[in-house]
Amino acid sequence: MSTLLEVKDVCKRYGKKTALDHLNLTLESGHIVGLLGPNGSGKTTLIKLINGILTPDEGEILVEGMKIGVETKKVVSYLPDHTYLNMGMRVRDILDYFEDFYQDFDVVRAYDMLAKLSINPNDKLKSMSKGTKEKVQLILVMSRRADLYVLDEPIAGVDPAARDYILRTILTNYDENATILISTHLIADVENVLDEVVFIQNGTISLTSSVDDIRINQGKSVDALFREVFRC
Ligand SMILES: Nc1ncnc2c1ncn2[C@@H]1O[C@H](COP(=O)(O)OP(=O)(O)OP(=O)(O)O)[C@@H](O)[C@H]1O
Repeated sequence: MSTLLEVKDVCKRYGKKTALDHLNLTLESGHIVGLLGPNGSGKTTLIKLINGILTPDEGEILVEGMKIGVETKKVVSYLPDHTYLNMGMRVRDILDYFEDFYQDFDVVRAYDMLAKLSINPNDKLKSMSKGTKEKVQLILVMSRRADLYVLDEPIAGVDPAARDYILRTILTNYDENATILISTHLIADVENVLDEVVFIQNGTISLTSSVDDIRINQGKSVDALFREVFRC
């Protein structure tokens, strides 16, 4: 086990609004981690910083000891909260594009996942339902053999049966030395696959814990703890 991600005293402001406030977080390799927090707590902002979409106003972020940039993008596979794909493209062409672009893209794994979810690679994204588009994007992201997967709301738009398949796929396909950081509000759906949880509140980390610790020592599910901590 080694340190994969270090977020050191990071602040991020949008004008006068402070989204992240001296946030610190360290993730080791080999874990599936839930990034959980109420609306507006800073999850997407943190994820964008880890992926170099935004830059911090203060502090620094390191992946495998490297500052965020071209080299870290080679080892981080990112599912954004909004699609960046060209809706006019066929899935097959997007797979070709990913294979050219990412050295770690496993095209066989991608076609296998498409087949299991009955998605036709000849279809164009724009002809697909919202949930199917989301499945395609997740397949693209999980078909890279990355060290860190950062998934922003990966299962929000898919039906419960597909959620189970997708979570099983994540579990069975990912390398045990990799780490997955998943931001989601669907805690009950994902908590069985999580090793650890990170609670974020008002732009700072309010709790980091193993899921076993919450279950055994506190005697409750992560979902129940979340509802208690963030009761409105
Ligand atoms: N582009 C922006 N301009 C101004 N404020 C922003 C912008 N993006 C986010 N914010 C603010 O920063 C804070 C954190 O937002 P962020 O999207 O990171 O939260 P989140 O935890 O991902 O929320 P949600 O669960 O609703 O997706 C919020 O107060 C939000 O209003």
